[in-house]
Amino acid sequence: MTATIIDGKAFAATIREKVAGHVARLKSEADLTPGLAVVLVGEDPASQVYVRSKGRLTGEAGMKSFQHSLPADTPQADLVDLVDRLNRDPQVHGILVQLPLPAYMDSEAVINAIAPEKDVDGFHISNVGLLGTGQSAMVPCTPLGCLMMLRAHHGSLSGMNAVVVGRSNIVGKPMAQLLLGESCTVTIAHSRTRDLPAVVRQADIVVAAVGQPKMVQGDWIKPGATVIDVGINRVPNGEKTRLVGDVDFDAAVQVAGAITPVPGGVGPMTIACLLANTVTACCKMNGIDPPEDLTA
Ligand SMILES: Nc1nc(=O)c2c([nH]1)NC[C@@H]1CN(c3ccc(C(=O)N[C@@H](CCC(=O)O)C(=O)O)cc3)C=[N+]21
Repeated sequence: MTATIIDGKAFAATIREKVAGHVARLKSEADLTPGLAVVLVGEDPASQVYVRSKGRLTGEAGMKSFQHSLPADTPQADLVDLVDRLNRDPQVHGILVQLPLPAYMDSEAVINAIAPEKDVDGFHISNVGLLGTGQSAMVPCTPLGCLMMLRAHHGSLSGMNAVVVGRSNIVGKPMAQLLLGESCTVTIAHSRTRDLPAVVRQADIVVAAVGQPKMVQGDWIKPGATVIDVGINRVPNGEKTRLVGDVDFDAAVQVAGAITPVPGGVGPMTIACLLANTVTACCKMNGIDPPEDLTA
């Protein structure tokens, strides 16, 4: 018996269709078009590809897309000025500043300059605090996408043992908060965890978010467990490169009950949730109840 493959690509397409439906309704009923601004500093080719695909999918959902590309040596004050302008622009409901920023910048200061209600990444300290206290927050897109797949596969997650491998502010920590909100028993493991394989073997749900190709081995997985692979690692493959996750998929698929592939798992869900968060932000800013099928 091999694991059920959780098809994030197909699931993301259904979410984008729902988003498009809500966008069409906002246009006809409230004369509102949700708008997403994406800001990219520097010329990292992977980031450019990713930003372009976000722009395309934003347009396909009927939303407005605003892209700002700044040179790699842009002073931080100029970036903050742009964020300020976007904060005040009524056509912009969501602002995403692509990370990582150049090393000389203070990323926290830039992120916290985004108006919290337009912070569709959910990285602003007020959204982090709201999520951590169980209040209505803008939820980070990658953990939100992971949660949607887990809910669709399991229904209730109550009482399950969840192990999140990785403690980043953008995935590990918010993922743990969401799973706690679902009444899981949550462990956050990381590079200093003692006997990581033994910790992972306790998990009914494993979320791997460490950024190391194939780090989570097949024999770490409890038979029947659900494995969510957040890793997007580009590794050499002959002349080209290919994407692999943080989980050794070929081994884990033999043991797990369900598993997300890379590519075609978490990545497409992240973008779908970004569009969903932008619709949610647009509704909240205009005193409209946000659609319930798009939020955590
Ligand atoms: N402020 C900010 N917010 C982000 O959400 C953010 C960011 N910065 N910086 C970069 C990372 C990376 N990220 C991805 C999203 C989707 C795919 C995705 O759709 N991947 C496809 C494959 C794409 C390919 O083939 O390259 C897949 O997994 O199937 C990948 C990577 C969002 N990020």
